[in-house]
Amino acid sequence: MAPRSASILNIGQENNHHDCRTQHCPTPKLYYLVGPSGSGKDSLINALKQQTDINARLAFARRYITREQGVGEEGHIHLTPQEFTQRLEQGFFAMYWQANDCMYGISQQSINLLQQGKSVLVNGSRAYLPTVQAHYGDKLQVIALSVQQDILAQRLTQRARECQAKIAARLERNHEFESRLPDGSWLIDNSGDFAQAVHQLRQYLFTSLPSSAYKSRAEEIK
Ligand SMILES: Nc1ncnc2c1ncn2[C@@H]1O[C@H](COP(=O)(O)OP(=O)(O)OP(=O)(O)O)[C@@H](O)[C@H]1O
Ligand SMILES: O=P(O)(O)OC[C@H]1O[C@H](OP(=O)(O)O)[C@H](O)[C@@H]1O
Repeated sequence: MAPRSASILNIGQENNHHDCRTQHCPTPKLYYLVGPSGSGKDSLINALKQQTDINARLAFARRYITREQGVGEEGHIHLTPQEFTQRLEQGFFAMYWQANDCMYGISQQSINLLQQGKSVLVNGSRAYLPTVQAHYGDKLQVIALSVQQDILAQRLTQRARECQAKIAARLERNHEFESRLPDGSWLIDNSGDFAQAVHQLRQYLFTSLPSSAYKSRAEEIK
């Protein structure tokens, strides 16, 4: 099947319509980017960081992961399992989850920016989404990437970050989360041209973020 071009739409548009392109969005948002492993979250985040006008209005929360840093990732902070547990016990993390044989955490410091009126983008987990919904309510904007399964398998294989068995486990995991997204989620199909997916996400963010910049360069909050 030929790859589809990137497309974007709101889940539940007809019942829960909120169009940031035409309405002022005064409150800071927690943009929670999810999607199957290999759907392009890191790639999109890296691309957005290059866009000065978006970057000036949006904080990118760094992830703490018990996996060593790999090429092409968005730049997480590696912790050993012991270090992760220690920080968890110290209350360092605002969000944390376990998946793919790793622990993932997002610091309190980055999420606290919301209280300072700043919008934050988190590379999240679909499994953890119900907890995020319960905590952040209408501050939350879910951005969900999808990619056709055969293309996803191809991309994971080409990326070669995991062995074939781990790739198979990731593809299997993806089935669990299909069709479990909340109304109002922004869906981006990244099966096709990457530049188009970046453009469409950019359009959404650009119109939904407050118009004033609060920083002048890439700022990742630890
Ligand atoms: N539209 C696209 N066309 C072709 N290749 C793409 C596209 N989007 C992403 N890729 C490639 O697919 C691979 C997976 O992308 P990426 O690592 O960004 O996904 P991810 O969602 O961050 O995965 P993970 O959750 O496993 O870290 C990368 O090699 C990336 O370069
Ligand atoms: O499958 P779900 O719960 O959506 O996500 C689980 C975790 O795995 C992926 O990270 P990575 O591929 O290890 O970097 C996601 O980004 C997320 O953090």
